[in-house]
Amino acid sequence: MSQLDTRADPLADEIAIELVGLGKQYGDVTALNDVTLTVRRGEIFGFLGPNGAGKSTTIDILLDFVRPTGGTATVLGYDAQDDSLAVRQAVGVLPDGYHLYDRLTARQHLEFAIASKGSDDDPVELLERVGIADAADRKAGGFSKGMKQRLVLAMALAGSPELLILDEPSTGLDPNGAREMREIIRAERDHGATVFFSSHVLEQVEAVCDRVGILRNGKLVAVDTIDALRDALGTDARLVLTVQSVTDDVIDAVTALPGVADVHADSETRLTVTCAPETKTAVMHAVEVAGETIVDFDIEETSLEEMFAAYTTEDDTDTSSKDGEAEPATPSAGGEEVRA
Ligand SMILES: Nc1ncnc2c1ncn2[C@@H]1O[C@H](COP(=O)(O)OP(=O)(O)OP(=O)(O)O)[C@@H](O)[C@H]1O
Repeated sequence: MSQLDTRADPLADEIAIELVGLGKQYGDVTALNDVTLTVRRGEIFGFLGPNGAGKSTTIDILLDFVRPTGGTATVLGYDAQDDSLAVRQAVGVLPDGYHLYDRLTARQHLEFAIASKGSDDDPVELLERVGIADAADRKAGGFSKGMKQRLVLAMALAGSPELLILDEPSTGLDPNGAREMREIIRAERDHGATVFFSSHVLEQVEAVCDRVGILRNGKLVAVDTIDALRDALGTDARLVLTVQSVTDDVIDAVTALPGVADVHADSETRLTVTCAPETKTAVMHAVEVAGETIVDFDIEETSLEEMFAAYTTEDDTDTSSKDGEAEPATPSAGGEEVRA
Protein backbone atom coordinates (compact mmCIF):
# COMPACT_ATOMS: atom_id res chain seq x y z
CA MET A 1 0.00 0.00 0.00
CA SER A 2 1.24 3.51 -0.76
CA GLN A 3 1.08 6.38 1.72
CA LEU A 4 -1.92 7.77 -0.13
CA ASP A 5 -3.67 4.45 -0.07
CA THR A 6 -6.93 4.85 1.77
CA ARG A 7 -7.71 1.15 1.88
CA ALA A 8 -8.48 0.14 5.41
CA ASP A 9 -8.73 -3.61 4.97
CA PRO A 10 -5.47 -5.58 5.42
CA LEU A 11 -7.00 -8.34 3.24
CA ALA A 12 -7.49 -5.90 0.34
CA ASP A 13 -4.97 -7.85 -1.73
CA GLU A 14 -7.04 -11.02 -1.45
CA ILE A 15 -10.61 -9.76 -1.46
CA ALA A 16 -12.15 -7.97 -4.44
CA ILE A 17 -15.61 -7.23 -3.05
CA GLU A 18 -16.84 -7.43 0.51
CA LEU A 19 -20.42 -6.77 1.51
CA VAL A 20 -21.25 -6.81 5.20
CA GLY A 21 -24.87 -6.63 6.33
CA LEU A 22 -25.74 -4.58 3.24
CA GLY A 23 -29.28 -3.25 3.17
CA LYS A 24 -31.31 -0.91 0.95
CA GLN A 25 -34.83 0.34 1.57
CA TYR A 26 -36.78 2.28 -1.03
CA GLY A 27 -39.62 3.46 1.20
CA ASP A 28 -41.55 0.30 1.98
CA VAL A 29 -39.64 -1.75 -0.59
CA THR A 30 -36.72 -3.78 0.77
CA ALA A 31 -34.36 -4.06 -2.21
CA LEU A 32 -31.50 -5.59 -0.17
CA ASN A 33 -31.76 -7.26 3.21
CA ASP A 34 -28.60 -7.81 5.28
CA VAL A 35 -26.43 -9.17 2.46
CA THR A 36 -23.01 -10.44 3.49
CA LEU A 37 -20.73 -11.70 0.70
CA THR A 38 -17.04 -11.99 -0.11
CA VAL A 39 -15.76 -12.17 -3.70
CA ARG A 40 -12.12 -13.24 -3.85
CA ARG A 41 -9.59 -11.68 -6.17
CA GLY A 42 -9.06 -13.59 -9.39
CA GLU A 43 -12.42 -15.34 -9.48
CA ILE A 44 -15.29 -15.08 -11.91
CA PHE A 45 -18.33 -14.59 -9.73
CA GLY A 46 -21.86 -14.81 -11.11
CA PHE A 47 -24.63 -12.87 -9.41
CA LEU A 48 -27.97 -14.54 -10.07
CA GLY A 49 -31.52 -13.83 -9.12
CA PRO A 50 -34.98 -13.35 -10.57
CA ASN A 51 -36.30 -9.93 -11.64
CA GLY A 52 -36.37 -7.51 -8.73
CA ALA A 53 -34.09 -9.66 -6.55
CA GLY A 54 -31.66 -6.77 -5.94
CA LYS A 55 -28.78 -7.43 -8.37
CA SER A 56 -28.71 -3.97 -9.95
CA THR A 57 -29.16 -2.31 -6.57
CA THR A 58 -26.06 -4.17 -5.32
CA ILE A 59 -24.02 -3.12 -8.34
CA ASP A 60 -25.28 0.47 -8.02
CA ILE A 61 -24.10 0.51 -4.39
CA LEU A 62 -20.67 -0.86 -5.38
CA LEU A 63 -20.32 2.08 -7.78
CA ASP A 64 -21.91 4.63 -5.40
CA PHE A 65 -24.80 5.37 -7.73
CA VAL A 66 -27.05 4.39 -4.83
CA ARG A 67 -26.44 4.75 -1.10
CA PRO A 68 -27.16 1.78 1.17
CA THR A 69 -29.46 2.19 4.15
CA GLY A 70 -27.49 -0.37 6.16
CA GLY A 71 -24.14 -2.18 6.23
CA THR A 72 -20.99 -1.59 4.21
CA ALA A 73 -19.60 -2.35 0.76
CA THR A 74 -15.87 -2.51 0.10
CA VAL A 75 -14.40 -2.74 -3.42
CA LEU A 76 -10.70 -3.61 -3.86
CA GLY A 77 -10.21 -2.48 -0.29
CA TYR A 78 -11.88 0.90 -0.80
CA ASP A 79 -15.10 1.85 0.91
CA ALA A 80 -17.62 2.08 -1.92
CA GLN A 81 -19.15 5.28 -0.53
CA ASP A 82 -16.23 7.13 1.09
CA ASP A 83 -13.75 6.24 -1.67
CA SER A 84 -16.01 6.05 -4.69
CA LEU A 85 -13.58 7.91 -6.96
CA ALA A 86 -10.83 5.39 -6.22
CA VAL A 87 -13.29 2.57 -6.88
CA ARG A 88 -14.34 3.98 -10.24
CA GLN A 89 -10.73 4.50 -11.24
CA ALA A 90 -9.82 0.88 -10.49
CA VAL A 91 -12.95 -0.83 -11.81
CA GLY A 92 -14.18 -1.47 -15.36
CA VAL A 93 -17.96 -1.30 -15.63
CA LEU A 94 -20.49 -2.49 -18.14
CA PRO A 95 -23.60 -0.88 -16.68
CA ASP A 96 -27.19 -1.97 -17.15
CA GLY A 97 -28.38 1.23 -18.82
CA TYR A 98 -25.32 2.59 -20.60
CA HIS A 99 -25.21 5.68 -22.76
CA LEU A 100 -23.31 6.04 -26.01
CA TYR A 101 -22.96 9.15 -28.17
CA ASP A 102 -24.52 8.49 -31.57
CA ARG A 103 -22.27 10.96 -33.39
CA LEU A 104 -18.98 9.72 -31.94
CA THR A 105 -17.06 6.83 -33.46
CA ALA A 106 -16.06 3.69 -31.58
CA ARG A 107 -12.47 4.95 -31.56
CA GLN A 108 -13.55 8.28 -30.02
CA HIS A 109 -15.50 6.47 -27.30
CA LEU A 110 -12.41 4.41 -26.53
CA GLU A 111 -10.15 7.46 -26.51
CA PHE A 112 -12.47 9.05 -23.95
CA ALA A 113 -12.54 5.91 -21.77
CA ILE A 114 -8.74 5.48 -21.99
CA ALA A 115 -8.13 9.14 -21.07
CA SER A 116 -10.50 8.96 -18.11
CA LYS A 117 -8.56 5.96 -16.79
CA GLY A 118 -5.24 7.82 -17.36
CA SER A 119 -4.02 4.90 -19.43
CA ASP A 120 -2.10 4.65 -22.70
CA ASP A 121 -4.02 1.73 -24.21
CA ASP A 122 -4.39 1.49 -27.97
CA PRO A 123 -8.10 2.01 -28.84
CA VAL A 124 -7.96 -0.37 -31.78
CA GLU A 125 -6.35 -3.11 -29.70
CA LEU A 126 -9.25 -2.87 -27.23
CA LEU A 127 -11.76 -2.96 -30.09
CA GLU A 128 -9.98 -6.03 -31.46
CA ARG A 129 -10.42 -7.77 -28.11
CA VAL A 130 -14.18 -7.41 -28.40
CA GLY A 131 -14.30 -8.19 -32.13
CA ILE A 132 -15.33 -4.82 -33.61
CA ALA A 133 -11.99 -3.32 -34.73
CA ASP A 134 -13.37 -3.10 -38.30
CA ALA A 135 -15.92 -0.58 -37.04
CA ALA A 136 -13.36 1.64 -35.25
CA ASP A 137 -14.18 4.70 -37.36
CA ARG A 138 -17.93 4.19 -37.64
CA LYS A 139 -20.34 6.24 -35.57
CA ALA A 140 -21.91 4.39 -32.63
CA GLY A 141 -25.37 5.64 -33.67
CA GLY A 142 -25.36 3.09 -36.51
CA PHE A 143 -24.27 0.14 -34.37
CA SER A 144 -26.47 -2.88 -33.68
CA LYS A 145 -27.34 -3.64 -30.05
CA GLY A 146 -24.68 -6.35 -29.93
CA MET A 147 -22.04 -4.00 -31.35
CA LYS A 148 -22.97 -1.34 -28.79
CA GLN A 149 -22.65 -3.92 -26.04
CA ARG A 150 -19.18 -4.85 -27.30
CA LEU A 151 -18.17 -1.19 -27.51
CA VAL A 152 -19.20 -0.59 -23.89
CA LEU A 153 -17.28 -3.70 -22.88
CA ALA A 154 -14.18 -2.42 -24.70
CA MET A 155 -14.56 0.84 -22.74
CA ALA A 156 -14.78 -1.19 -19.53
CA LEU A 157 -11.48 -2.93 -20.41
CA ALA A 158 -9.62 0.40 -20.75
CA GLY A 159 -6.79 0.74 -18.27
CA SER A 160 -6.69 -3.02 -17.52
CA PRO A 161 -8.96 -2.80 -14.47
CA GLU A 162 -8.36 -5.10 -11.53
CA LEU A 163 -12.09 -5.71 -11.28
CA LEU A 164 -14.73 -5.89 -13.98
CA ILE A 165 -18.35 -5.36 -12.94
CA LEU A 166 -20.69 -6.41 -15.72
CA ASP A 167 -24.45 -6.02 -15.46
CA GLU A 168 -26.11 -8.59 -17.76
CA PRO A 169 -23.20 -8.69 -20.24
CA SER A 170 -24.93 -11.05 -22.69
CA THR A 171 -27.89 -8.76 -23.36
CA GLY A 172 -28.26 -8.19 -27.08
CA LEU A 173 -25.62 -10.70 -28.09
CA ASP A 174 -26.25 -13.58 -30.50
CA PRO A 175 -24.94 -17.05 -29.54
CA ASN A 176 -21.57 -16.33 -31.14
CA GLY A 177 -21.39 -13.01 -29.33
CA ALA A 178 -22.26 -14.69 -26.03
CA ARG A 179 -19.48 -17.25 -26.59
CA GLU A 180 -17.02 -14.47 -27.38
CA MET A 181 -18.15 -12.65 -24.25
CA ARG A 182 -17.31 -15.77 -22.22
CA GLU A 183 -13.90 -15.95 -23.88
CA ILE A 184 -13.23 -12.29 -23.10
CA ILE A 185 -14.29 -12.80 -19.47
CA ARG A 186 -11.98 -15.81 -19.13
CA ALA A 187 -9.10 -13.98 -20.81
CA GLU A 188 -9.47 -11.05 -18.41
CA ARG A 189 -9.48 -13.43 -15.45
CA ASP A 190 -6.39 -15.16 -16.86
CA HIS A 191 -4.71 -11.75 -16.96
CA GLY A 192 -5.40 -11.43 -13.25
CA ALA A 193 -8.70 -9.50 -13.17
CA THR A 194 -11.66 -10.38 -10.98
CA VAL A 195 -14.98 -10.52 -12.82
CA PHE A 196 -18.29 -9.92 -11.06
CA PHE A 197 -21.28 -10.20 -13.32
CA SER A 198 -25.04 -10.44 -13.03
CA SER A 199 -27.00 -12.56 -15.42
CA HIS A 200 -30.26 -14.29 -16.14
CA VAL A 201 -28.59 -16.51 -18.73
CA LEU A 202 -27.90 -19.56 -16.63
CA GLU A 203 -25.89 -21.39 -19.29
CA GLN A 204 -23.65 -18.36 -19.53
CA VAL A 205 -23.14 -18.41 -15.79
CA GLU A 206 -22.44 -22.13 -15.62
CA ALA A 207 -20.01 -22.00 -18.53
CA VAL A 208 -17.83 -19.30 -17.07
CA CYS A 209 -18.26 -18.78 -13.33
CA ASP A 210 -16.04 -20.13 -10.57
CA ARG A 211 -18.76 -19.40 -8.00
CA VAL A 212 -22.24 -17.92 -7.95
CA GLY A 213 -24.35 -16.05 -5.44
CA ILE A 214 -28.13 -16.32 -5.69
CA LEU A 215 -30.33 -13.45 -4.53
CA ARG A 216 -34.01 -13.82 -3.74
CA ASN A 217 -36.16 -10.93 -2.54
CA GLY A 218 -33.06 -8.96 -1.54
CA LYS A 219 -31.52 -11.82 0.44
CA LEU A 220 -28.52 -13.88 -0.50
CA VAL A 221 -29.81 -17.44 -0.35
CA ALA A 222 -26.85 -19.43 -1.68
CA VAL A 223 -23.16 -18.97 -2.48
CA ASP A 224 -21.04 -21.75 -3.97
CA THR A 225 -19.88 -23.40 -7.18
CA ILE A 226 -22.70 -24.43 -9.51
CA ASP A 227 -21.69 -28.10 -9.06
CA ALA A 228 -21.81 -27.83 -5.27
CA LEU A 229 -25.19 -26.08 -5.36
CA ARG A 230 -26.53 -28.76 -7.66
CA ASP A 231 -25.14 -31.59 -5.51
CA ALA A 232 -26.43 -29.96 -2.33
CA LEU A 233 -29.97 -29.98 -3.68
CA GLY A 234 -29.74 -33.75 -3.33
CA THR A 235 -32.04 -34.37 -6.28
CA ASP A 236 -31.52 -37.76 -7.87
CA ALA A 237 -29.33 -38.14 -10.92
CA ARG A 238 -30.18 -40.50 -13.76
CA LEU A 239 -27.40 -42.80 -14.84
CA VAL A 240 -27.90 -44.50 -18.21
CA LEU A 241 -25.54 -47.48 -18.62
CA THR A 242 -24.86 -49.45 -21.75
CA VAL A 243 -23.53 -52.91 -20.87
CA GLN A 244 -22.91 -56.07 -22.89
CA SER A 245 -25.93 -57.73 -21.29
CA VAL A 246 -28.36 -56.65 -18.56
CA THR A 247 -28.50 -59.70 -16.25
CA ASP A 248 -30.59 -60.35 -13.12
CA ASP A 249 -27.37 -60.32 -11.10
CA VAL A 250 -26.61 -56.80 -12.27
CA ILE A 251 -30.15 -55.57 -11.52
CA ASP A 252 -30.11 -57.20 -8.05
CA ALA A 253 -26.66 -55.79 -7.19
CA VAL A 254 -27.60 -52.25 -8.20
CA THR A 255 -31.06 -52.38 -6.57
CA ALA A 256 -29.46 -53.41 -3.26
CA LEU A 257 -27.26 -50.30 -3.08
CA PRO A 258 -28.22 -47.57 -0.60
CA GLY A 259 -29.12 -44.35 -2.46
CA VAL A 260 -30.62 -46.13 -5.46
CA ALA A 261 -34.27 -45.16 -5.98
CA ASP A 262 -35.05 -47.03 -9.19
CA VAL A 263 -33.47 -49.50 -11.63
CA HIS A 264 -34.97 -50.00 -15.06
CA ALA A 265 -33.80 -52.29 -17.86
CA ASP A 266 -34.58 -50.28 -21.02
CA SER A 267 -33.35 -53.09 -23.29
CA GLU A 268 -31.07 -56.13 -23.16
CA THR A 269 -28.06 -53.85 -23.08
CA ARG A 270 -29.33 -50.60 -21.50
CA LEU A 271 -30.02 -49.89 -17.84
CA THR A 272 -31.34 -46.64 -16.34
CA VAL A 273 -30.57 -46.09 -12.66
CA THR A 274 -32.11 -43.25 -10.65
CA CYS A 275 -29.90 -42.56 -7.64
CA ALA A 276 -28.42 -39.95 -5.31
CA PRO A 277 -25.60 -38.06 -7.10
CA GLU A 278 -22.94 -39.46 -4.74
CA THR A 279 -24.06 -43.05 -5.48
CA LYS A 280 -23.16 -42.96 -9.19
CA THR A 281 -19.66 -44.39 -8.71
CA ALA A 282 -20.95 -47.18 -6.45
CA VAL A 283 -23.51 -48.13 -9.12
CA MET A 284 -20.84 -48.47 -11.77
CA HIS A 285 -18.64 -50.46 -9.42
CA ALA A 286 -21.51 -52.83 -8.51
CA VAL A 287 -22.22 -53.50 -12.20
CA GLU A 288 -18.62 -54.49 -12.76
CA VAL A 289 -18.44 -56.61 -9.61
CA ALA A 290 -21.57 -58.44 -10.87
CA GLY A 291 -19.50 -59.48 -13.89
CA GLU A 292 -20.61 -56.97 -16.54
CA THR A 293 -18.55 -54.64 -18.69
CA ILE A 294 -19.75 -51.04 -19.02
CA VAL A 295 -19.56 -50.09 -22.69
CA ASP A 296 -20.84 -46.54 -22.28
CA PHE A 297 -22.58 -44.31 -19.74
CA ASP A 298 -24.42 -41.02 -19.61
CA ILE A 299 -25.36 -38.93 -16.58
CA GLU A 300 -28.38 -36.64 -16.54
CA GLU A 301 -28.00 -34.07 -13.75
CA THR A 302 -30.51 -31.61 -12.34
CA SER A 303 -30.95 -28.97 -15.03
CA LEU A 304 -29.85 -25.42 -14.37
CA GLU A 305 -33.45 -24.26 -14.63
CA GLU A 306 -34.56 -26.76 -11.98
CA MET A 307 -31.70 -25.71 -9.72
CA PHE A 308 -32.41 -22.01 -10.10
CA ALA A 309 -36.10 -22.60 -9.36
CA ALA A 310 -35.26 -24.64 -6.26
CA TYR A 311 -33.17 -21.82 -4.82
CA THR A 312 -35.40 -18.94 -5.81
CA THR A 313 -38.96 -20.13 -5.28
CA GLU A 314 -38.94 -22.30 -2.17
CA ASP A 315 -40.30 -21.49 1.28
CA ASP A 316 -38.63 -18.36 2.68
CA THR A 317 -39.20 -19.02 6.35
CA ASP A 318 -35.72 -20.13 7.43
CA THR A 319 -33.53 -17.43 5.93
CA SER A 320 -33.75 -14.68 8.53
CA SER A 321 -30.46 -13.26 9.71
CA LYS A 322 -29.27 -13.94 13.22
CA ASP A 323 -25.86 -12.29 13.13
CA GLY A 324 -25.38 -10.87 9.65
CA GLU A 325 -22.75 -13.46 8.72
CA ALA A 326 -23.15 -15.50 5.57
CA GLU A 327 -23.09 -18.88 7.18
CA PRO A 328 -24.46 -22.24 6.09
CA ALA A 329 -28.08 -22.82 6.97
CA THR A 330 -30.26 -25.79 6.15
CA PRO A 331 -32.45 -25.07 3.15
CA SER A 332 -35.37 -27.35 2.49
CA ALA A 333 -33.67 -28.05 -0.84
CA GLY A 334 -30.54 -29.22 1.02
CA GLY A 335 -28.09 -26.72 -0.53
CA GLU A 336 -25.35 -24.63 1.00
CA GLU A 337 -27.82 -21.91 1.76
CA VAL A 338 -26.60 -18.89 3.61
CA ARG A 339 -28.39 -16.61 5.96
CA ALA A 340 -27.60 -13.22 4.68
N1 LIG B 1 -35.24 3.77 -7.49
C1 LIG B 1 -36.06 2.86 -6.96
N2 LIG B 1 -37.17 3.23 -6.29
C2 LIG B 1 -37.99 2.32 -5.73
N3 LIG B 1 -37.80 0.98 -5.80
C3 LIG B 1 -36.71 0.55 -6.45
C4 LIG B 1 -35.79 1.46 -7.07
N4 LIG B 1 -34.81 0.72 -7.65
C5 LIG B 1 -35.10 -0.57 -7.42
N5 LIG B 1 -36.23 -0.68 -6.69
C6 LIG B 1 -36.85 -1.93 -6.22
O1 LIG B 1 -35.86 -2.68 -5.55
C7 LIG B 1 -36.01 -4.07 -5.83
C8 LIG B 1 -34.71 -4.62 -6.41
O2 LIG B 1 -34.52 -4.08 -7.72
P1 LIG B 1 -33.23 -4.37 -8.61
O3 LIG B 1 -33.36 -3.50 -9.82
O4 LIG B 1 -32.02 -4.22 -7.79
O5 LIG B 1 -33.43 -5.91 -8.98
P2 LIG B 1 -32.68 -6.77 -10.08
O6 LIG B 1 -32.36 -8.07 -9.42
O7 LIG B 1 -31.55 -6.01 -10.68
O8 LIG B 1 -33.83 -7.00 -11.13
P3 LIG B 1 -33.78 -7.16 -12.74
O9 LIG B 1 -33.20 -8.50 -13.00
O10 LIG B 1 -35.21 -7.07 -13.10
O11 LIG B 1 -32.94 -6.03 -13.28
C9 LIG B 1 -37.21 -4.19 -6.75
O12 LIG B 1 -38.34 -4.47 -5.95
C10 LIG B 1 -37.31 -2.81 -7.36
O13 LIG B 1 -38.65 -2.51 -7.71
